[in-house]
Amino acid sequence: MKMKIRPMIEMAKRHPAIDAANQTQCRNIVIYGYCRFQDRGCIFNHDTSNISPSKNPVSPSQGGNHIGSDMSKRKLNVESASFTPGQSPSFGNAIMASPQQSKLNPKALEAAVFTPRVNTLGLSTATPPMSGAPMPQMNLMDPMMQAAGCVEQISPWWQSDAHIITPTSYMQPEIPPFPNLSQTFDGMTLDQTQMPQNPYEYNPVAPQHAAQVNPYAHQNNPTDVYYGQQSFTQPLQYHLYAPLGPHKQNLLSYQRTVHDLFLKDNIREDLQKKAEATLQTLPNSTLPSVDSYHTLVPLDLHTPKPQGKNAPAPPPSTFGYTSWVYKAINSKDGMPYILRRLEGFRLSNEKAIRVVEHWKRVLSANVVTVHDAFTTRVFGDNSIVFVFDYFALSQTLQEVHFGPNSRYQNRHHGPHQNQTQNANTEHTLWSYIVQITSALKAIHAAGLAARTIQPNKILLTNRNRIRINCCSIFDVLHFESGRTLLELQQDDYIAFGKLILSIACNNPHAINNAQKSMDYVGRTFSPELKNFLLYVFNGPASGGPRTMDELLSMISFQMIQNFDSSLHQNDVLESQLSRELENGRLVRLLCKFGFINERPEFAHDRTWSETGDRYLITLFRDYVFHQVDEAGNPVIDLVHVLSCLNKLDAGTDERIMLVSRDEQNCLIVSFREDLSNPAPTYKPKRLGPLTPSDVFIPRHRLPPTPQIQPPNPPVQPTILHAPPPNPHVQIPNLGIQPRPPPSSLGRVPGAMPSTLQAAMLPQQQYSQTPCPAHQPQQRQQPQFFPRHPAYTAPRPLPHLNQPRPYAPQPYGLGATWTVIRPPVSNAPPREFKPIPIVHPENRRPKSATKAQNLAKTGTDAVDVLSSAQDANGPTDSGDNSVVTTTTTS
Ligand SMILES: Nc1ncnc2c1ncn2[C@@H]1O[C@H](COP(=O)(O)OP(=O)(O)OP(=O)(O)O)[C@@H](O)[C@H]1O
Repeated sequence: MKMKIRPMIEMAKRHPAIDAANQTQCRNIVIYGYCRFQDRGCIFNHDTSNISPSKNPVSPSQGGNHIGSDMSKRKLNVESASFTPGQSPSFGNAIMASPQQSKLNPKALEAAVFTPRVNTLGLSTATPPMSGAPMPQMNLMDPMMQAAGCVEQISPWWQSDAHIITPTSYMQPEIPPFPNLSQTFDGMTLDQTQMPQNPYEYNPVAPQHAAQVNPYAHQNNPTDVYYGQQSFTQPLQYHLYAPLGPHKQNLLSYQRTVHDLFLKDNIREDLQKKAEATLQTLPNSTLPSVDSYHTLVPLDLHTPKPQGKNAPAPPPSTFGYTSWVYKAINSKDGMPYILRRLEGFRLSNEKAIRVVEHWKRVLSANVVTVHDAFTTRVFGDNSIVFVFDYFALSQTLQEVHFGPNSRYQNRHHGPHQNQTQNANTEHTLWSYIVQITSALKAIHAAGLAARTIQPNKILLTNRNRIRINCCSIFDVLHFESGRTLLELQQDDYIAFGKLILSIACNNPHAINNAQKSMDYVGRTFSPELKNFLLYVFNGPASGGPRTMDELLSMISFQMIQNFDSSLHQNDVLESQLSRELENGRLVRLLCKFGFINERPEFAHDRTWSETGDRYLITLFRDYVFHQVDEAGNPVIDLVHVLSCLNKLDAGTDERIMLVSRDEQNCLIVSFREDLSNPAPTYKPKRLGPLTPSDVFIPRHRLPPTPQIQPPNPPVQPTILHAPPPNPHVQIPNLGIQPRPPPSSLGRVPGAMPSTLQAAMLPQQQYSQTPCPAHQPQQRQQPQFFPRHPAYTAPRPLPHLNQPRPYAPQPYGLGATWTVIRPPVSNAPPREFKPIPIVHPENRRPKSATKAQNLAKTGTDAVDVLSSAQDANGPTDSGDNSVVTTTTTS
């Protein structure tokens, strides 16, 4: 503002027409009755004595005596007349009626009356339903205003202190801006992002207007499919599964199969086989390492190769030399590659091998990329080795279509053969044609020729997915053959036709009787296929060489169909991929469970026992995996497991109830606050970031003196002793599976007692008084359920019998891990009663009667010890597991 006023004053001093301007009535006086720039450099006349009250746009009811110096400073107030656009005196009309009009610029008199358009939001410019001064519309783009000098030198009121002219009685609330609402003024478009709305045009209090507000109006980009999402963003629920298509159609809407949650078995099996083949090694191999490639495994085992010096010479391969194909691992990047060795080749021209550099630039999904070529003597002869990409378990088209195990072998030739087989064959043929055409286009565009379009040099790496193999080899071998590129490329077309003809006729020698084979193709397949073959064999009817553009236009329809199939395949694979989306996270969680649960050696450790946070994880494990139904049978609900694990990983606010194994304590815990924090000494916040190194650190990474101080005292979960259930209380459904009453439960881990329903009420409704069920006289004797006949007790782990409280144990491949214990604080330990976990085979009942009962029921040692405690009273805390283990040993 100051930047604009100062030049105005300076201009006024030196402007020759300053006197004339002093005679001109300031329009702010005319319009508003005052000018807030009067004392700040406005050069126009601010004398209000010559303005008739009746001509003043302010309500006549206010009287002319209000329009004096007093009123000129007065803001609009509640007594002002309401503003109605249709009837209110517009700015132009006011000027026309003013006796000062002769002092105004003539252009101002001709200015059009500005009537704002009704904007696209439906926010009309109608008078707001409030009392206030009439608010004339002011067009700052009006040339009249500009000529009067008000616009250029004085910032518009809405860009400076908008509140100055706000009626005192009208507390203007925060008005959201409505950007990008353009209005056209005399051919000019105003972007209202720079020009906020006139607050008098719209009453934000009016409900009908509020309903018309478009929150997405500021995002008018039609190409932005995510428009408006910023306004209503919700926190992402990472524990929820979103089903991605394609979906099965034959299931009811609520039905899901387990396979819907995971990768398809055939894809998994295929990938696993390929991984296995990639990692395959040859035991007792005598093959040397070549350059940086080691662990060579020969792949061309079908072709007999000479063994020994006196063996007969093998039939020459495609390249005229005895060829060997090895899978090898490159020590530089650890990736598998194919080494194709041509035995007995002597390189005569160094330039020949540099052709491979040109082939490295050919990027096509249908060409096996060549990486390198070099000569070597490590095999005891002069050999040249070409390095290609390795595609595990790929087969050549020769093996697929003409090999002894080919599934095409049983197809009969002739007009009476299966129509379905013909259709499938033609579909396959067009897929090959499109892919080879795509490869040839890339190769020819690079100024090269494939020269290896033949069944034994085209790899099938997936279903109907082919790649031209061994490119560049002929270019090196026949570097100085003297043939032109055009000839070689034309040969590619003919080889292409031969390949398709032989596969169509299911005969590798079909080309030997070309006419008969073409007749067969004409009878069996579509005319388009025959036309394609005629083109690649004979060239265009007009003569001249075959061109890729003509070929592409000829097969364009089939290309579109193949492209569509490819997109469908992409969708399927993406859908399959999404099913594995959560698995990595869930496996990580399960690993953490494995690290924490069932560690009897930590039974005396406060942080690992019943009073430690890790105890929650043990109970949560029971909650997730050891659910039981009313009859005490295990509930195997995979959705429940996945849902719980996802909620834990996402750290949701949801609360669940965990029940101790002796059913004496109920713990209401939240995924975020309690369960996600099993080791507060190390990670005060959540389980999520907990890594194995939080619990175990490899020995070689151990600091010399681990001094880990807990940042905060461990937060213990609130243990609530639930009062007896109130039958009049409505039980909210928290999504927890209903549990059987304790009378039918017995000592099933994770089972929920009868106090569950009451405990599911909000936390503050409970007193922290001891649970009535906790009283010894009310404790029930456990009931045992017989084991399933198929249950076989696991064998004891050997280390459980050894006194190794914190001895290092080997984990993984030879790594030595050591447990890092948190420092023990000086505070007196809280009283706790660890649950003895003793393996069934290690237990030793204290009486023969119990041993007999044990033999009958087959319950585990936990049950036995608990029953012993029930009968004999609580044993010395902390000794249970040790005593039992020692007795066994
Ligand atoms: N890049 C590759 N990735 C994976 N496997 C390959 C690759 N190249 C070839 N193979 C495999 O190697 C085996 C032999 O291929 P090769 O090209 O030598 O066939 P061939 O009939 O022996 O040819 P040649 O007459 O030249 O010896 C085939 O089973 C093929 O699947």
